Amino acid sequence: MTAVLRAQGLTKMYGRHPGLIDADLNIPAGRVVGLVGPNGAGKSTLLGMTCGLIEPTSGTIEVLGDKPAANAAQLARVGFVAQDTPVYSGLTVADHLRLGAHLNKNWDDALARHRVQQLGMDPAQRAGALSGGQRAQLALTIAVAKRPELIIFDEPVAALDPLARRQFLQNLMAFISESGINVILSSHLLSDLERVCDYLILLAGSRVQLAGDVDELISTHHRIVGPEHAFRSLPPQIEIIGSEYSGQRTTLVVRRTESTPIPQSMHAEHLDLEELVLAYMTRAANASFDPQQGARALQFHR
Ligand SMILES: Nc1ncnc2c1ncn2[C@@H]1O[C@H](COP(=O)(O)OP(=O)(O)OP(=O)(O)O)[C@@H](O)[C@H]1O
Repeated sequence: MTAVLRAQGLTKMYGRHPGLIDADLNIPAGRVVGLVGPNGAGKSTLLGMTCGLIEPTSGTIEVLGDKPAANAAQLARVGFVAQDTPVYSGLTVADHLRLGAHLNKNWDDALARHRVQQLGMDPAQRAGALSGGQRAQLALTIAVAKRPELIIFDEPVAALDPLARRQFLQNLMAFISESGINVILSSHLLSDLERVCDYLILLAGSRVQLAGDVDELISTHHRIVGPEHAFRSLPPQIEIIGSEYSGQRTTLVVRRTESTPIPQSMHAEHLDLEELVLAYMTRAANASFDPQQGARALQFHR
């Protein structure tokens, strides 16, 4: 099956400033992908390259088996909802649907009208007078009515209150389960992503720190707690992602290959997605602050 996104050595430099460095990705079809990372990590840069708005400096990227925005057919296969869910404030809801129909060959007018009705939006209402939640729903409606194979959202829920956010995500999930569409969604709200996504990409410091199926990431990462000396004999297939000390106790966050069990003498527990992401973000932040210290912190136990 064609990968949704395949990248090799993908790099974007803004002058001398890195946007994304040397990203290797291979995302299988049928996933709802969560893209996370701190401010300035490179999320919008990666999404911009995925939909062809940003040209890579070097490396390769394929989306649904083709170069992003290679031609009109490829453009129609990908829907993009940029940050702050852009709509035209002077146009009515109905105008937006007419414009969508005019610009998109595969436009599904029945779907668009049904969604507007279901959401209780007045077609004669100007978009500028809609609430933030309604504007986000309108942008989602336009994106799905294009009938793309992949929809990309850059922080779609950032400006929404908790209730509007929940409604937006419920709505999105319902559409995904009906249509089986591929989705890439960036957000700072890890609890939202945990509910929605089954694949995770974590960027920090312009680099991919972690990418994979959420179930597999959860099953291969553990928190182990004990006295420091107990960890000196950890097998090398167990990678230390982070460490914390309090009194005589050491807490490690570790990743193991699927075939390497945690030694039975050690008590290990699983992390939730938020804890896992925070461990990698902390590691990246420590390493960028002082690479020498980052490396030392991870190796002192061995
Ligand atoms: N047009 C630009 N010119 C120069 N530097 C840029 C430009 N766009 C992004 N950058 C830089 O590239 C890096 C990655 O930015 P990007 O917007 O992709 O990060 P992000 O993860 O989306 O951040 P945020 O969560 O704040 O939206 C940042 O250091 C940013 O300052």
